[in-house]
Amino acid sequence: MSERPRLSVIGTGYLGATHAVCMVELGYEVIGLDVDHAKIDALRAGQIPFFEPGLPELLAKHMDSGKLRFTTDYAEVAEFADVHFVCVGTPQKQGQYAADLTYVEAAFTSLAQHLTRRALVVGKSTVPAGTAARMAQLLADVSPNKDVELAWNPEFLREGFAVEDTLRPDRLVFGVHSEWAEQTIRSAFAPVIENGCPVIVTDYATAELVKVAANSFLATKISFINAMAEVCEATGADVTQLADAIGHDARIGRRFLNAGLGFGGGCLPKDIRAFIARAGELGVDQAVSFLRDVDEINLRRRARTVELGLDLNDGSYRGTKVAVLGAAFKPNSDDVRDSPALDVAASIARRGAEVYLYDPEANANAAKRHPELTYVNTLDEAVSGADLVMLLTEWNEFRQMDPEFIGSKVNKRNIVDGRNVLDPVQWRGAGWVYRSLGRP
Ligand SMILES: NC(=O)c1ccc[n+]([C@@H]2O[C@H](COP(=O)([O-])OP(=O)(O)OC[C@H]3O[C@@H](n4cnc5c(N)ncnc54)[C@H](O)[C@@H]3O)[C@@H](O)[C@H]2O)c1
Ligand SMILES: O=c1ccn([C@@H]2O[C@H](COP(=O)(O)OP(=O)(O)O[C@H]3O[C@H](CO)[C@@H](O)[C@H](O)[C@H]3O)[C@@H](O)[C@H]2O)c(=O)[nH]1
Repeated sequence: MSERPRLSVIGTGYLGATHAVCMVELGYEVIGLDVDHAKIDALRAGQIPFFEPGLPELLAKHMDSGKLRFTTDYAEVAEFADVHFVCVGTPQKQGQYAADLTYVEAAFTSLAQHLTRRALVVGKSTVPAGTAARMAQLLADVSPNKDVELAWNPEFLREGFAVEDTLRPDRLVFGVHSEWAEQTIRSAFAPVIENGCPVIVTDYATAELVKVAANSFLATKISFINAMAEVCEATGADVTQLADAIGHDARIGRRFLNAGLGFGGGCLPKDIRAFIARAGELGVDQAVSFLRDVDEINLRRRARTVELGLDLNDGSYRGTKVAVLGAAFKPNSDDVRDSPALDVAASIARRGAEVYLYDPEANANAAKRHPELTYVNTLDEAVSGADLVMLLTEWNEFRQMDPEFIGSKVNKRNIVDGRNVLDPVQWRGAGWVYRSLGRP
């Protein structure tokens, strides 16, 4: 394989669009493909179809370089690239825990049919263990060129930090079955590897499992601290101090010990559920049965947040105006997939509250899922006349709120801090009734 293989990225959603643009930044020629024509039209027009800090600037930088283009045509991609990264979605199946692999199977099939020359196909999507082996067989069965090989390269980027995480990942994991595949995928990450990034070369199953294990660990860490928050609530202890104190132990570490409304997004919730489902198929369901608790602890925090608001509203949401601050599953993202904030907002609206929701970036995505809520474009509009304020996504704009100023806008000084980011002393000092999760 030449020094610089030509790359394709199949599926230009959060992961794929980021990967395509960042690989051009690293010096590769890249073609991105999606079956969603609107997405490809937007990218061709220089627009990133979602909010990700730094990505629009990087796309603009490379738009006219001749090194980046977008298409909906698999034949064009197969003809162009030496290495194909498959980045399509693997959402949770409707009404089940298992991952829906329809998109992965469709993408591999469409690509394989057109592969007339030697190529490495690299799976990046998060998949249940065993999928890569099946996709390798699919390539062998369908591809007209029998020199096509498969590698699995799970992705660990975080939304909101996607550019940084792609240009400077903390590790690369390559599941490969041949020397050629290893050398080829190394050549597709040469600048990152030269920069000192650790590389773990392994088999398909390990590569697939590294990804779900990492997300399971992160989800468990969050649910652990949220379980401690439940105990703190019963004892009058303070979970943020507890997290600081145990976090000083380097073996534990303070990161991912922020108690509050819990985890959401397009990854952690569906990945632990898909892991539970796959472990069941493999006959090792007991090995990961703790993940059911992790999921339940996480969902209980949403219910608890609704209850805290209810307490402050004297037992009923009916006829009250509630300002909900945040809809995205975390700050610096417009992603509302399995968002705890949006879930809580919808739940209190069902109980009769008039919800005024403001998110700096996610209003449009939230409105597609919950059109029954009222969306406003400023913090001011959200809190004006509110009987209760609920901070559910910790955008900086909300962290920095002045309790006096916000207090001058609301009808009643009642606040639920669902992310434990405000200073209770300061807010109570300004006459607010302040409630949070796991703090007295
Ligand atoms: N979002 C993240 O931060 C992140 C990080 C690491 C891993 N992942 C994993 O990456 C995968 C993609 O996640 P995402 O968040 O980018 O999803 P997404 O829904 O934003 O993007 C998926 C894209 O694939 C396209 N697609 C579907 N079928 C296709 C086909 N047959 N051919 C070509 N394109 C097709 C869709 O139109 C969509 O644009 C998932 O497996 C996810 O678990 C995501
Ligand atoms: O201490 C914490 C840390 C996070 N969260 C929540 O956990 C969720 C996930 O946060 P984060 O992991 O930062 O976001 P993602 O972008 O979903 O990234 C996760 O999922 C990706 C997709 O699989 C992986 O690539 C990343 O490594 C993994 O961190 C969010 O709802 C956060 O609000 C907490 O409640 N407390």
